[in-house]
Amino acid sequence: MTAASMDLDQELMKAEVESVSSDNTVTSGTNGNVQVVVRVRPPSNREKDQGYIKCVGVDSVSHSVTLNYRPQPRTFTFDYVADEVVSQEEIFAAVGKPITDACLQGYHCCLIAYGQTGAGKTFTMEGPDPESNSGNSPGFAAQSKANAKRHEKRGLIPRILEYIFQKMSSEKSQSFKDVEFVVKCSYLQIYNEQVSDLLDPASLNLTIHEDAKSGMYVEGLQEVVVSTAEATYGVFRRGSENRHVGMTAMNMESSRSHSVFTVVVESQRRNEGGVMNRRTSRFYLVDLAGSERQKHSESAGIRLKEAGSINKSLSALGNVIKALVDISEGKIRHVPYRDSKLTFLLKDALGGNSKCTLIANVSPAEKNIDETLSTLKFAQRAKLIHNTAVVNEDMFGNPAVMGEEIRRLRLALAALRANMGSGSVSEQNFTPMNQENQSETSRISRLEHIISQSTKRSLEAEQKLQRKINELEGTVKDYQEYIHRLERTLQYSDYQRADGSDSEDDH
Ligand SMILES: Nc1ncnc2c1ncn2[C@@H]1O[C@H](COP(=O)(O)OP(=O)(O)OP(=O)(O)O)[C@@H](O)[C@H]1O
Repeated sequence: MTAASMDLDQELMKAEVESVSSDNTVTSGTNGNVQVVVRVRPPSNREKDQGYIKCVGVDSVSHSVTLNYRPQPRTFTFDYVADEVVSQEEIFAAVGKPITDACLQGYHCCLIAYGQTGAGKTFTMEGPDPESNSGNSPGFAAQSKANAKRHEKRGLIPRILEYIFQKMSSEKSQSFKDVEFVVKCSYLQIYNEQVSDLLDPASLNLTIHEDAKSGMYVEGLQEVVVSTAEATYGVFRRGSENRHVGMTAMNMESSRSHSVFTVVVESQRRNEGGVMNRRTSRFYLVDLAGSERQKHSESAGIRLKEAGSINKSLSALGNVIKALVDISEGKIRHVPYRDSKLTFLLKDALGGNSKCTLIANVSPAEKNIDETLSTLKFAQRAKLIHNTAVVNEDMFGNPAVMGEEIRRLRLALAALRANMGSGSVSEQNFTPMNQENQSETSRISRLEHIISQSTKRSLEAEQKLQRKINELEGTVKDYQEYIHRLERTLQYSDYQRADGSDSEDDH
């Protein structure tokens, strides 16, 4: 092999590696839209027994899902798609990690599992069903082989909790950092349009309120202060045991309520200049009750009443999303948040001060094709919702220190802008094509392949650059907001000082 062809081989390999790594996470960063993920579960034994025909195809490169609908197949594109072989670990890395990072940065966050009953929402959020007799749950495994296997299958909630505490402990262990954390959690369910506290089953029919500063809250909901991931997961398991679970023909363990596990992370950091930052972020982890068709799930009696109330609140969710999409298209619309407890509680997450990721779970079986189409359409619409999340932060410190912090931030902002202008974030550093030895036919075809790869790379590099610019613009915006808040706090303390000295003069 010649040196030139070795270069080309390396070039090609680099292109392939880059195209994989640039595609695999759902950034909840500067893009304000709701991030939407679709996960297709493996066929169930019941589906296999009933003559399983696969009707969903996933293309992880183009992030698209194709439904073999007749007469015309339907293709939808999302922020991330996962087929039946994608592991819980991969889902966490692509979906859970970025949104948890945003929560740790001080943004309110919301992760919602949506989909037909039995489509895999609880599996995605929590993991496989806990073994009722043994009390084993997949979250924090014991030593046995069987438990290790279950541990591997633990879902997003236990992984997110592990990650939160891991990140906090690693920040605290950097001894030069003066930082304190407090973590609290609560757990509620909405069952037949009534909010109850899963950590205090006697607490029924609680009311949801809205506060101008802190957003939505549930009056009387118990909040537990926790200090380890294991303890937090223990609280979650305790609440899950109180959740309404019924049996329908579609799913042996069907969740009949919407559940919202909330983790609040409060942090207090003193920066080098002595300014104190206090951040509070709220992370909603939402496992919705499954939508269902009565014909398939054979609901009757109390199950039918539950199904009616589940479908009603999910259609209220659909209406809120529809109104928000209209607004994002410039129309003037009233958003009917108050039409259901679910939409009122999730008001901030949908169109407000929160980062939000929706995971749409679907079955791969043709038998469920209509529900899958309706889930994909719902998910497609949700992608258009635009949220405006800000870091929830207060600042304290003496005015001179804060003035110095503003000066430092202004300099950092100017440097950032200069950086963006100079294009120093560019990725366009690949070498031009070597077109030597074109006489050999195999060599030409190899070159053609490389050219096509390079074009692809160039496109990817451009997209990457654009993403980087978007990210930097987001950072600029964060800086501006931070400076603005500091200035307001400073003005307020100047005003208070002036006010204080005036009243002294009066006496
Ligand atoms: N990705 C997956 N891999 C393996 N098994 C899965 C997967 N997704 C779901 N399952 C299995 O499919 C069954 C139904 O899943 P799950 O209970 O999570 O559905 P659901 O959407 O929460 O249903 P419901 O709305 O009725 O509560 C469970 O037995 C679950 O373990």
